[in-house]
Formats: sequence, C-alpha cells, structure tokens
Amino acid sequence: MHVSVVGSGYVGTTIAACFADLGHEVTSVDIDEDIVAAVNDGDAPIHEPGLDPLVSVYGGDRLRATTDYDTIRETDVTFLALPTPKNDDGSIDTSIMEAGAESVGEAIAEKDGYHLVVVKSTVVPGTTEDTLTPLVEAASGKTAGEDFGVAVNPEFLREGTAVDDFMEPDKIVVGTDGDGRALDLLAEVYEPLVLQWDVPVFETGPREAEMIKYANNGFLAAKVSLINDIGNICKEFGVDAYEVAEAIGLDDRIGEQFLRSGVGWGGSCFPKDTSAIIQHARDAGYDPRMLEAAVEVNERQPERLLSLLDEHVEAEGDRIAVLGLAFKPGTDDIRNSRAIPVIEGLRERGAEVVAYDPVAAGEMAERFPDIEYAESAAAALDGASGAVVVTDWDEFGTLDEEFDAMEEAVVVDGRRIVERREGITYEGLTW
Ligand SMILES: NC(=O)c1ccc[n+]([C@@H]2O[C@H](COP(=O)([O-])OP(=O)(O)OC[C@H]3O[C@@H](n4cnc5c(N)ncnc54)[C@H](O)[C@@H]3O)[C@@H](O)[C@H]2O)c1
Ligand SMILES: O=c1ccn([C@@H]2O[C@H](COP(=O)(O)OP(=O)(O)O[C@H]3O[C@H](CO)[C@@H](O)[C@H](O)[C@H]3O)[C@@H](O)[C@H]2O)c(=O)[nH]1
Repeated sequence: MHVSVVGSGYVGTTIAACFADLGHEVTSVDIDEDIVAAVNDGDAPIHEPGLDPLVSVYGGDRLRATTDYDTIRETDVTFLALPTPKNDDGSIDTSIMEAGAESVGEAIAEKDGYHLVVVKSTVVPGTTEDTLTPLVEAASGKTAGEDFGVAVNPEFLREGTAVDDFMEPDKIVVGTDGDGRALDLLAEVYEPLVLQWDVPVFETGPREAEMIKYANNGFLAAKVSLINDIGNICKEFGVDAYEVAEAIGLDDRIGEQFLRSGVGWGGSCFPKDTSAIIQHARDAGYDPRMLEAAVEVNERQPERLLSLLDEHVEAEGDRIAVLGLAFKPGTDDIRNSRAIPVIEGLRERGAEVVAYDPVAAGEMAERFPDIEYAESAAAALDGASGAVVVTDWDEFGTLDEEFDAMEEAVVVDGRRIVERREGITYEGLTW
C-alpha cells in the first residue's frame, strides 16, 4: 500500500518510518525543506529512541519526503499529522489543519480513484465533520463518502517511547461514518500490527474518535493530578505517598501506572489538550470542574516545591541547582516542562540558578539564555546552597558524594529519584 503522511514532526516522522517498516511505500510531506532533506538523507529530524535506525534504513528509499503536496495523488491514503496548538484563550487552533486539509483537497482534485484522508492529529469533537471534510470537498470539488473517504484515527504514542508505542499499541481507534472502503483501507494499513499483537481495533464514529483522544489524555492528566493532590495531603501528615500509591495501584480498578506524584505534568500534549477540551466544553455551556481542578493542582506543584526549598534556604543571592529540564526523561523536549515555572520562581526569589540536564540544556538555553548551564549534575551541585530535582532522569538516582560538594546539602526532590541519606537535608514533595 502507498501511504502519505502530512507533517513530519514527532508523530508524522514516527508513523511514517513505522509504516515503512511495516512494508508500506511512504511519502512524507512537510513545508520545512530542512526536515524533508534530513528524512531523504536517512536522518531523523527529531530525537526519539529507535527512530534513527528506521529513518536511516528507509529514508530516501521506501520512505521519501517532499514539500510537494501533489505527490499525495499517487498514494492510497493520507494521514494528517499536523500541529494543533492552542490559542491565547486556551482553545484549539485548527488553522494549520485547515490549511493542510485544503492542500490535500487540491492535490486529490485531479485523482480518478477513491482516496482516504485520515485525521491523525488531536482535534476537538466535530472538527473533522464540521470543518476539515467541507474544506477537502471545496478544494477538490469531490464529495466525501463517494469520491473520497474521511476517518479519524487518533494517536496515543508517548514521546521517548514513540516507536515502541506505535509498533505495539494498546488499541487502534478508527472513527468513520461507516464508509466500508475507509475501514478496509485502514485495516490494510494496520494489518501487520493487528496480526502480530492481536491489537483491538475500536471502530466508532468520527466525533467519538476525536473525543476518545481527549478523554484518554484528560483521564491520565487527572490521574496524575489526583495522586499529586493525595500526595500533598500525605506530606502534611508525614505519610509516604509512594507507599500509598503502591498499595492502591494493586487494585485493578485503579491500576499501578501514572501514580508517580511530584512536580506535575508537562509536555506538548496534556497541557494543550486539557485546555482545548475545557474551552470546547465551556463554549458548549458546560463547566468541566474535574479537568479544571486537574489543571489547577498541576499549576500549583512547582510553587509547592519551591516553598519546601524556602523552608531551608534563603534563595536570594544563593546558588541553586535545578536538576532536570526536559518535561520527562528520555527526551530533549522542554515544552511546558515544570522546570520553566521552577526557574522563574527561583529567579523571582533572586537566586543564582545553575541548571543541568543530560540532553535538554540547549533547548532551555533558548528560553532562559542568562542562567548558568552546567556540564554535569556534579558541576551544578558544586557550591550550591540548594538543589531542586525536576526531571526523573535515572542518573540522578546514582548521585551520592556529589552532594558533599554543595555549600549546603539541601535537596528538594520533585520526582522521588534521589536516595535519601544522612548528611543531606532531604525534602520529598509528597513523601
Ligand atoms: N507529540 C506527541 O507525542 C503526540 C502524540 C499524539 C498525538 N499528537 C498530536 O499529533 C499532532 C502533531 O503533533 P506533533 O507533536 O507531531 O507536531 P510537531 O510540531 O512535532 O510537527 C508538525 C510538523 O508539521 C509541519 N507542518 C506545519 N505546517 C505544515 C503544512 N501546512 N503542511 C505540511 N507540514 C506542515 C511542521 O514543519 C512539523 O514538521 C498534534 O495534533 C498533536 O496533538 C502528538
Ligand atoms: O505517574 C506519572 C506519569 C507521568 N507524569 C508526567 O506526565 C507528563 C506526561 O508524561 P507521558 O504521558 O509519559 O508523556 P507524553 O509524551 O506527554 O504522552 C502523553 O501525551 C501524548 C500526546 O497526546 C499521548 O499520545 C500519550 O498517550 C500520553 O501519555 C510528564 O511530564 C511526566 O513527568 C507524572 O508526573 N507522573
């Protein structure tokens, strides 16, 4: 099968390389010429474990990148993996998706046979039927359901484990209006995965498929916020939230995953998606109190971390180490990282901030060019009067005598990764 993928970012590049690995011919379309050149040279344009080997094998061969939308015409199915950022009021900005839908429509206008357009990006319920499909129809002069099909197929991969998540998914959600040709084509695209892992394919309507993605992310974000809320209560009473989480996670109805309390969630998805669905619900007249509370608890965690530091250190004029800048380990992505409000809070206190991250320092230096970036955790800790841990990189779990080089060995751990020991004034955020 010949598949095209529009957008070569985290999702687009991952799924394009994986489709090639599943045996499909793949054409990637992106407006960024550097990204296109990189893919054709066999270089992954993003940092993602397991992606380099795939792009180096298939890039320029079974996976070809281009800036030319017209190439879509030669393919059977097009996945739209374009960004859906948020507007200033928190609502979803679908303008890039709309531009993509129009370009796809123009490209298939001259096509004789059926073409399938698949919305892979995260869009609020109704976007595909009410906005994107009419745009493809207008640009192509064709009729949806007759000349071309439309499906919603949200993506659940996580950054840092994107390739594995895509290649071995928990589920594949397919939203159509019952168009048998669309279902058959998607079944063919995913057949190798479904056969190998016996993956459940959940067939539903387009609006349901769109909502399932927000429900999934909203539920997970709220789960972390709930364990953070419980963790904050635990801290007040000297209870270890991690022991509590371990016990409640044994209940199948709760489940053991996503119970790591700490400084909260960040990244490119949870913040923007909770915000988009909250705003979409409000626009419809419903006030989604649980999701609003999940966001509020999340926003408070960095300040709680700094309050614990305040109990031990007069930050003004002091050197304070920030360990971890990425929004989670395994990535250089700092979008909505909890390190951002932590650094801002330290600067408001007049602290001299020295930051360390194994891969994300370069990204953070663009955001905060005038703080110090250390080459190692040891260098960051040297001479510091306090340290805050923001990202749970494994290497922070092996730190030990490095703390002895601190001016004052005060460690406030936002991820329960540092070993508590004598000689360190240790504060866990929720334990
Ligand atoms: N990042 C994730 O982990 C993840 C996981 C699941 C779902 N999603 C969703 O997938 C979508 C894509 O997210 P992403 O993180 O891959 O985005 P991204 O910002 O990493 O990549 C988007 C790509 O689209 C390209 N682009 C922009 N405008 C274009 C246009 N008009 N035509 C062609 N290419 C264009 C950009 O150059 C970029 O390479 C979003 O809706 C997101 O919410 C993301
Ligand atoms: O127990 C936990 C689990 C996660 N987090 C934090 O939650 C955030 C998000 O983590 P994770 O979900 O692993 O990363 P993402 O790559 O943002 O993936 C989420 O967002 C993607 C984009 O929509 C979805 O596809 C994925 O299914 C969904 O997990 C990070 O800041 C983590 O530090 C915690 O604080 N405690």
